[in-house]
Amino acid sequence: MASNSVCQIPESRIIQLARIISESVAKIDEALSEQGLEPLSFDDGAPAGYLPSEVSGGVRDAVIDATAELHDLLLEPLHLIKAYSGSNNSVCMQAIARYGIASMVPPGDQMMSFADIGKRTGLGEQMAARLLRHAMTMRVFREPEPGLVAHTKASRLLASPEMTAWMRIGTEEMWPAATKMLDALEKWPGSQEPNETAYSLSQNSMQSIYETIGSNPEKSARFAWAMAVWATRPDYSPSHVINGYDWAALGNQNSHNHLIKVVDVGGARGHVAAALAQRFPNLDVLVQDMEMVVAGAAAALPEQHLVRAGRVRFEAHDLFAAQTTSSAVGADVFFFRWILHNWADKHCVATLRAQIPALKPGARILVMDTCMPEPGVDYYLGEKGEDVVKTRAIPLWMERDLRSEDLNMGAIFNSRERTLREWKALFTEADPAFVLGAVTKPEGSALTVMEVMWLPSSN
Ligand SMILES: C[S@@+](CC[C@H](N)C(=O)[O-])C[C@H]1O[C@@H](n2cnc3c(N)ncnc32)[C@H](O)[C@@H]1O
Repeated sequence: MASNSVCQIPESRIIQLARIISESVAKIDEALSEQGLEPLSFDDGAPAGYLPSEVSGGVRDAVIDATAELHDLLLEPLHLIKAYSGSNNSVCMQAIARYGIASMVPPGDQMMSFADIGKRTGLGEQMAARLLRHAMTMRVFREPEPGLVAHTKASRLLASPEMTAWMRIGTEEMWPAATKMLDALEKWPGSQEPNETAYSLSQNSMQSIYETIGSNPEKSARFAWAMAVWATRPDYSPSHVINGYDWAALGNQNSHNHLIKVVDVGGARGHVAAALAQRFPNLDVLVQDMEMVVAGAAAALPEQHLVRAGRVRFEAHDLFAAQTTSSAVGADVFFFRWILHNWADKHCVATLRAQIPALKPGARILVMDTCMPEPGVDYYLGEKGEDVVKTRAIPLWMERDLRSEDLNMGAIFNSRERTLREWKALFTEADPAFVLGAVTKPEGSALTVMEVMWLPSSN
């Protein structure tokens, strides 16, 4: 009997990818023109900011992953391995950051010759050209006329002092540490100590990164600039602290007829505390950090009315010291934003236990930190407890970025980025009375909010 079914030839992977790219790019292009935004370009002067979420969203992620997969599929394995393991990428970026080449080259259509850059940097014309022409293959700088260098939007971004500092930290502190990672693992197998790290080995010292940087004013200043780059990233914005947790639901007063007391543990110079106190009149916030960090912070806080009203206060307090000061005892919330991922498990357990003397039943430890995806799977918008946390696929380019951060944490602190399961195990190890409650990853936030209740009677 003749069949009238048409034999379907399965679509090959490269055709599938080409279709994803074509359909998604059409949507991006349409969204850009609907919003009156400029077409995407590498040019200096082209918008270097983040694309609005209506444009970027999942469609942009689909294009980034599909183009990368197509690109990788078309390379022979040897070239694929070379493309991902090129240490020379870092050498070029190191030269640009160390000699401030991005701020030397004039903006716009103006140009500077390799000869002049070679002279100003001491690299000489030939080496300047070799380093920068390699950087140009990564879209950092361009050579519109032979021998002359002009900016792209990426090289232009590197011209700011913050970005130069950030790149110097990356290429002069993190990269040398990464090259020592295996040596450190062999020298100190299983160490959880912050002074037995790849970073310590790269510095030829037995100090932690905090000690090394703290004792070197130039490095301290550079780190402060570099941290400012993170602070400007929308995915690290304090707005996610405000939207990521129901602070208003804590009520207007605690059981002592006082405003709800929040201790911002490791709260630096109070930028998050001020945002919280400003937005929520039911809160007062005590910022705790190292002596040298909180010194002068109250006077320097832009929101002076909050300082005058006593709603943002500062206190020198060591993260690992028992939390017994009168101002922190009995507080309603102990907030750890972006703190614990810097520490190996045993130190996280120590700092969590150090809070116990100050905790009343029902007090909360609120941890806002990186939650590492399981391979290919991210968490989002969870409700009560781990079991109902929802998951969705994570784009590969984002997962790669997080896995790279995880290795950085290992190299410089002997710490790691933790999955939700690992976070839960950590809280239980600190004390079974720490019970993980709501888990929320605000849309657009790099950090997840984990609410941990202190429930001593539940055990
Ligand atoms: C990555 S920063 C996070 C700062 C802030 N919570 C935020 O979200 O922007 C880590 C903070 O931990 C503080 N810190 C490190 N070691 C500390 C210690 N032993 N005692 C108190 N604070 C410490 C640092 O000074 C720094 O402000």
